[in-house]
Amino acid sequence: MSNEATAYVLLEDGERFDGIACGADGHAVGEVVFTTGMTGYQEAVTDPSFAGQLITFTTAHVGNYGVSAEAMESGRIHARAAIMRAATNREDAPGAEGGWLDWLRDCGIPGITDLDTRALVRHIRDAGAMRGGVFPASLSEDDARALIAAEPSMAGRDLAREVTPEALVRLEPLGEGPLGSDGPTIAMIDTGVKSSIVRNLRERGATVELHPCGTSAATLLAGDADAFFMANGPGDPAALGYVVETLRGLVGKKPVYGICLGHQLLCRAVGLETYKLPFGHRGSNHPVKDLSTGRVEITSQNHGFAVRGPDGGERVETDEPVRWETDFGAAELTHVNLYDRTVEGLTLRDVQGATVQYHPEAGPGPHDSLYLFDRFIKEIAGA
Ligand SMILES: NC(=O)CC[C@H](N)C(=O)O
Repeated sequence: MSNEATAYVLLEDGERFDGIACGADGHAVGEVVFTTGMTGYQEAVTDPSFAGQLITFTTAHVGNYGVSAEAMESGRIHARAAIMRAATNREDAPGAEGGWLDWLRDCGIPGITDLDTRALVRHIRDAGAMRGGVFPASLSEDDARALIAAEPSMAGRDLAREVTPEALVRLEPLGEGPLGSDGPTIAMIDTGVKSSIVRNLRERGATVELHPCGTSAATLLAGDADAFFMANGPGDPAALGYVVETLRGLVGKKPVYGICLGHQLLCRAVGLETYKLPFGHRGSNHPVKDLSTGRVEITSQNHGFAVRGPDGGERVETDEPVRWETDFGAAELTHVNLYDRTVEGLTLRDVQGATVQYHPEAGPGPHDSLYLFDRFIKEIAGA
């Protein structure tokens, strides 16, 4: 696009997009995905679920309101690069503690701007998310191709091990919830949880324990948790058989909830399968229908895999709540994505548990689904 291109995006199928280097020097390879969120660039790159991925922003401008400690979804950037139509380093926006491009550079994360992100996104939409990289113009395409080829593909990849804490972390409540000061203790299998999920639970009076993802069911059951919570996280849920096995030891013993990767793992634990979506759902504007009320929520999403129905189907063709038989009794399909009719939520009916594929914590995104945290906390108390 630009005459003086200083960087380029190369995809594994040979498609190339030229632009201007920004952020840190050097290259980055991984899965190239796109997000349609118009805000929340800092939350996106610090969301551990983006580990191993390069984020293409479809929004026209990134960086307009700077960066701040408050917007961190974890302790560091997990995305490998930022791919943008236009980017600014504005530092003087209200609440800004620094400029976006300075911050990317200081964190060692390469970026690229002034490329045709619409063409890139349309290509991914048609051909699927795939491996690729951001490279300085000085690096030959042959060398770039070799770097891409050396990168494992996302399917089959356990990235939870790379983002899970090394040891148990226990976090005290930050407020009072629907139960007043007598909140529950929630043990989370931390496959890469976002800070805003933990904060939403703590603000509602919960004590939250973050356990390394390899923790056994026996260890988790030996603690004083009132419920178990399955976090979001990067990689392929099908590669986390050891977490699924742990979950099979927890379901039915205490309430179990899951968000995103946690939803996928809990669904696998009750006998359902997951599969890779062609290009995933990432953004803050995905309509999801609650089948029991008919209400449509505009949700925040970030996932590349999804859950199949028990018949192996990828699309839910009904608008009525459906009952499915699982290894742990009946489950009700509660939520469906209105873009592609994929599974968005499940509630277990014979044991206590519920999951959603989308992100009720809205970090970033609309607040339509925040009520789910109140519901979780009340249900735990009633258990
Ligand atoms: N946000 C998440 O938890 C993502 C889950 C999983 N890694 C996926 O891409 O589908």
